[in-house]
Amino acid sequence: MPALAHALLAALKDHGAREIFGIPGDFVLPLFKVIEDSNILPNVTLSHEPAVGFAADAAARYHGGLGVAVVTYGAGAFNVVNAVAGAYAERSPVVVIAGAPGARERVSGFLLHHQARTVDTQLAVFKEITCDQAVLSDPATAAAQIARVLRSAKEMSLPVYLEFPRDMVDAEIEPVVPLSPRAANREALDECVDEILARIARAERPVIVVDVEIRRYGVEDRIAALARKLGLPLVTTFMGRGLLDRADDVVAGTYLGAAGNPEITRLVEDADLVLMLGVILSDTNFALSNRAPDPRRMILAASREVQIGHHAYRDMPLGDLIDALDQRATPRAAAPGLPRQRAVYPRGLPADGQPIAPSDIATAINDMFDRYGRMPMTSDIGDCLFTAMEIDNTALAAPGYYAGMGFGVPAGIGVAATGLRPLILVGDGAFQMTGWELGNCRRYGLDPIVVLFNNCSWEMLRVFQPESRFNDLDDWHYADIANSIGGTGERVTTRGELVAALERAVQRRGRFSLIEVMLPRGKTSDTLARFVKGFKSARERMTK
Ligand SMILES: Cc1ncc(Cc2c([C@H](C)O)sc(CCOP(=O)(O)OP(=O)(O)O)c2C)c(N)n1
Ligand SMILES: [Mg+2]
Repeated sequence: MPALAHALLAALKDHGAREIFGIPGDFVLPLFKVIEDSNILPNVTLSHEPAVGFAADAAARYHGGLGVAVVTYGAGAFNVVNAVAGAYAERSPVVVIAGAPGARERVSGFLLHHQARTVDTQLAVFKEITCDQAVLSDPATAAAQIARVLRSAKEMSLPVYLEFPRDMVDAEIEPVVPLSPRAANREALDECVDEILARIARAERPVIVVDVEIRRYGVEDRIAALARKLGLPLVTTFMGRGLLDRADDVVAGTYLGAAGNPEITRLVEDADLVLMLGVILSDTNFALSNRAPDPRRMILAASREVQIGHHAYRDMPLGDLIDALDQRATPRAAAPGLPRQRAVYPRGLPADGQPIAPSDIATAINDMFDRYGRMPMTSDIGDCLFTAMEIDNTALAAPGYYAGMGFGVPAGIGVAATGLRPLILVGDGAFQMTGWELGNCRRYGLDPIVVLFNNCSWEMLRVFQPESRFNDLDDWHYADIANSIGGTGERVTTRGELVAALERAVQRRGRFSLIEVMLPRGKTSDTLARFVKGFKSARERMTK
């Protein structure tokens, strides 16, 4: 019978994990030894546990498997809480494996180092931000617990928690046998699909809106095929930006309500049927809607449920639903006059001596993508994420709903660890939190390109509260520091310098490139300016 540590690592791989991110501690040193010696999964250690969580989250979003974060008891596990909370909010399947005291320590009578309130406080905290949990303290049940928890992570596309007492590493257990996924009840599925198709047939102006779950459940290509077959226009939400990046003919654009392209906004808000697939009904997706989501004209397939009007079908895996829709749908011609052409993104930045505005960065990146192909992207929260809306539709991992800072750089490292070369967008405030994780790139031969929006400001806060002096940040000269932590940094102040620095970064391989773009305080991207205007007028409407 295999030892628990080996059985767990093999099970993680069987369930779609591709790598491990972590920081060891004495409660997980024996486990880390097995991780390193067995090499069942490559192990990437970082410098601070929030980054471990962000990297595991982004890796899962990109490879479509499970993200894995291994941390020590207490101090390490509580450090990763915010990243796991963000993964929960954005439905990313991160497996948290946290060390814990062994059986004899638990009854030693001592308060143990790293212990918060009780020995089980850690489990109690993670119960709030994971969809399933297990404490692997009994060899007789450990295999079944692992199988159940890992299936939960995959089926719900949510984080899960496995507590690993340090005296259990060599415990012999049964091999972990993956549980088969739970399919939809066939009768209920057919009834649900027939109802949806009937609603589509009666609609005059139907539209499909997609969001992050279509990536989490790996159904993007099938949804693109269904949209073509049904002749329906399709848009992504703000959070869903970058989805269907291989189906340009299908995606009409990104719905941003009052802050977005008026044609896309009308397409959604004038629709008499909105088919929402994998959509999170969050404020960042819909707060700027001129028309609140209305159940009578809405079908929402998310979180393994399908809500139609005021009734719901339970246990409807999105993949089963899409396959059944495709099987039972008859091809329809696209309704005339719908925006089928791709959204237009700015191109042709003059390489001149003019100062740089945030939207110029989008234009320069679009030009670079035209020359070298689109790159997968990660972005932090801040104006960099709003600027990303002006960049061509390429794969993107960003905290568009949870909106936690610090995600961008570690997420980019996580994506790079999957074998891709990402373009990372980050503001100076967020970079101050986790940007230094770039110092780990050299050890793993990772060479992301980082575009740092340096406005020496918490600009997103300033646009809402301009009078506050605490939004003024100092200038840390990030490009200079990049050179001393294994990368190549360039500080640019003109559009010509930006174009040249991007060119050099694309050509430079084997070390990370950081382009520090100096931006004036008070100048935001065009998209953020429209968001702020939309939020302020929405707030005025609410206070009337
Ligand atoms: C972990 C964390 N702390 C605080 C915040 C609040 C917050 C923002 C959101 C609203 O909650 S935007 C922002 C400033 C971001 O500054 P920077 O990275 O330099 O980007 P930019 O200058 O483009 O704004 C803060 C502090 C947050 N979202 N996440
Ligand atoms: Mg800033």
